[in-house]
Amino acid sequence: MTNARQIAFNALRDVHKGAYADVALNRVLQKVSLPSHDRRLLTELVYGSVRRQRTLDALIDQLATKKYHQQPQDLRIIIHLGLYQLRYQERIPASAAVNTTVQLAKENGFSGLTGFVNGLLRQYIRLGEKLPEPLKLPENPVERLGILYSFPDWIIQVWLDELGWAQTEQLCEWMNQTPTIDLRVNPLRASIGQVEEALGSVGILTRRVRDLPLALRLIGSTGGIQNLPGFAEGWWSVQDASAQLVGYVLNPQSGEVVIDACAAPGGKTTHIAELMGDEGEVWGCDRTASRLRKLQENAQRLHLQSVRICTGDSRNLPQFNSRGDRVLLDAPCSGLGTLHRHADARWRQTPESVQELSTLQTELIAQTSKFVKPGGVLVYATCTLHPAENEQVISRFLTDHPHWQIQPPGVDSPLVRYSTPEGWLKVWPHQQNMDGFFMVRLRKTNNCQ
Ligand SMILES: C[S@@+](CC[C@H](N)C(=O)[O-])C[C@H]1O[C@@H](n2cnc3c(N)ncnc32)[C@H](O)[C@@H]1O
Repeated sequence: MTNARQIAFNALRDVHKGAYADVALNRVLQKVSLPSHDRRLLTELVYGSVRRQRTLDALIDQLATKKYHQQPQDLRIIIHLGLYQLRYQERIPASAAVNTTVQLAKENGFSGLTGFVNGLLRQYIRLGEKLPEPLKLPENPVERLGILYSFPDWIIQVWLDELGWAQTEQLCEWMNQTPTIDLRVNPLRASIGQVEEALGSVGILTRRVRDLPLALRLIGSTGGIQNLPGFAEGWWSVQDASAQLVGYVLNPQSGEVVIDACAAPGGKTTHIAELMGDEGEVWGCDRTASRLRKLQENAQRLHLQSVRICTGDSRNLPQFNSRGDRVLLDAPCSGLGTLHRHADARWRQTPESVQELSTLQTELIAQTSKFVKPGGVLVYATCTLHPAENEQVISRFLTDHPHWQIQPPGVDSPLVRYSTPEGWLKVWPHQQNMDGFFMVRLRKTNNCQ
């Protein structure tokens, strides 16, 4: 079976049964060999339909007599695929989108409903010819943005509280685009110029990234990333630009002991070891052994000797108390800064899961701050844009731990661009064109144990 739309339908069925979108997609991709344009179409259809689910359901509610949740699940998925192509895939002719969707309905148990599918899609096309926006939007402004950009209302509300209407809309738009890929060059194995040249030799265009001397952004599609020149040799790792900033905020020095308390799969641990010239001790701790194996593989590929592994819950690793010159807590979080990378994440997180994470983050920072020697540094980072997991965790920590204070970036540091008056750093994706991130550097005073 080599029909990209049928394969997308199969993957989406798994997603609607609870599978992660990337896992479901990889599973179907492994079973077939598709030409690269079909692979791209399949990926776009799966991630796009999941990401735009709320908008597509609102269209079903508008165009069909039965609401989306009254439709059979498989039929809902088929209509999503058709509407997604009509609304978001300008390169696909409308007739092709309709005919292939009707065919999907016929071949997947809905031969009696092909007229309904055809009629619904054609009605959408007709509306689009008459109106600039065929989708009917509600009066309530939060719901309006939620339906137009396909986000749950609670996420819209969190961003509105911080950004206001115009920027929330820009952020929603940004989060609906296909993510870019950034590389971090390993200066112990190659120079940035060598990596640019090696990638250029196979037709991959790159551009450098402001403030990050070892970052390259890939332009256009690349195929399997692990097949690109320099990967096997350990010349570079995949790491988003904003995640690379974290290493510079920590600023580890050769010969130090650094503890990365939530380390797997090791993007930041390996960056720390590279920044230290691979001299010193870099501990990668994590409670998930399978993810730590990835860290080990990455460290080996990058030829790093200074990385050591510790499996366990970082809330209970007293052997590290007062051992770290620097500690990184890259905390588990709701990932609201990376929603463009995980199509289904916006539907998985809830206000309740954010509260649970906030509790875990508060416990983690209280315990891992004990790993820091007097006078040492702790960097707290997350890839979320929710104040309950960021500003509130830090404010509470500082109230309860009077021997700690925020160390903002110096005025001549490039990091100052991301700094707020409170001294923490916040990357807003629609402003900086990189993943959303929160980081803060905290220093423990010298006269405490
Ligand atoms: C944001 S990810 C870390 C990403 C990693 N720093 C990187 O750059 O590749 C958070 C990690 O925290 C780990 N984790 C969650 N709770 C933990 C705990 N109580 N103790 C240790 N690790 C934990 C998860 O297994 C996950 O790997």
